[in-house]
Amino acid sequence: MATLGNSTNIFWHECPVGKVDRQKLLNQQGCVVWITGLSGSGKSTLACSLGRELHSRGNLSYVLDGDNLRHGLNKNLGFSPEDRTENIRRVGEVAKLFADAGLICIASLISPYRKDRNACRALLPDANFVEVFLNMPLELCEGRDPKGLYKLARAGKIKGFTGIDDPYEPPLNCEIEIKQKDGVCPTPNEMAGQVVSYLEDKGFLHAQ
Ligand SMILES: Nc1ncnc2c1ncn2[C@@H]1O[C@H](COP(=O)(O)OS(=O)(=O)O)[C@@H](OP(=O)(O)O)[C@H]1O
Ligand SMILES: Nc1ncnc2c1ncn2[C@@H]1O[C@H](COP(=O)(O)OP(=O)(O)O)[C@@H](O)[C@H]1O
Repeated sequence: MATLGNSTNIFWHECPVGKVDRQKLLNQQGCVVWITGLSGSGKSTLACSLGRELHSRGNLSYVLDGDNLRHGLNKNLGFSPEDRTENIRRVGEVAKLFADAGLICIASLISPYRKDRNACRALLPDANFVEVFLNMPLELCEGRDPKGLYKLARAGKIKGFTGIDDPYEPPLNCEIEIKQKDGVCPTPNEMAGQVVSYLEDKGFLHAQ
C-alpha cells in the first residue's frame, strides 16, 4: 500500500509478461530518444525521418510530437513556464511507458527547460534516455519560420515565444548533438543516420 501524489491506498500490480519478454518479441530494446531544440530547428522532421528509417530496418518506434500532443493529451496546457513543465512531465511519463512496452519512443518537443528534461531522464535507467540536441542557430530557425510564429512573436502578437522572449536552455551533457557543418545543415536522412548509428552502437536495435 502506498500514498503517492494525491492518491492513497494504491497498489502496484505486476503482470507476468514483462519488458524483457516484449523486447525479445520485438528484437530490440525499449528506450526514449528525446529531441529538443528551438521551434523550426527540425525536431518533427528528424522524428519522422528517424521513425521511417527504423521502420525500414524492422524496428518498432512511435513518435510523440509536442505539437500533436497539444491537440489531445495536452490540449488544456498553454506556454507558461508551469504549463510547459507539466507538458514535459506528462510526455516524459508516456515515453517511459512506451519504452517499457519495448518500443523506441521518439519524443520531439521544444522542452526548453533543462530541469524538465532532466526530470524525464531520471524516470528511466540513464542509458535508456538518449537526448538529442538539434543545435540550430536562432537565425536559421527564424528564417525558416514555416508557421509564421517567429514573425508574430517579433511583432509582439505572441508573448513568451521560445528564443524570442522566453528562454531556451541548451543541454549540458546530451548524448547526441546535431549542428551545421560549414554553415550547412545536415539533411533529414543524415540527421536520422546520426541517431541510428548511436542506437546501433549501444545495442538498442537488437534484443539483449
Ligand atoms: N509561445 C510559444 N513558444 C514556443 N512554441 C509555441 C509557442 N506558441 C505556440 N507554439 C507552437 O507550439 C509548438 C511547441 O510545443 P511544445 O509542446 O514542443 O513546447 S514546449 O516543449 O512545451 O515548450 C511549437 O512547435 P514547433 O515549431 O514544432 O517546435 C510552435 O508551433
Ligand atoms: N535538415 C533539414 N534541412 C532542411 N530543411 C529542414 C531540415 N529539417 C527541417 N527542415 C525544414 O525546416 C522547417 C521546420 O522543421 P520542423 O521539423 O517543423 O521543425 P520543428 O519541429 O523543430 O519546429 C520545415 O519547413 C522543414 O521542412
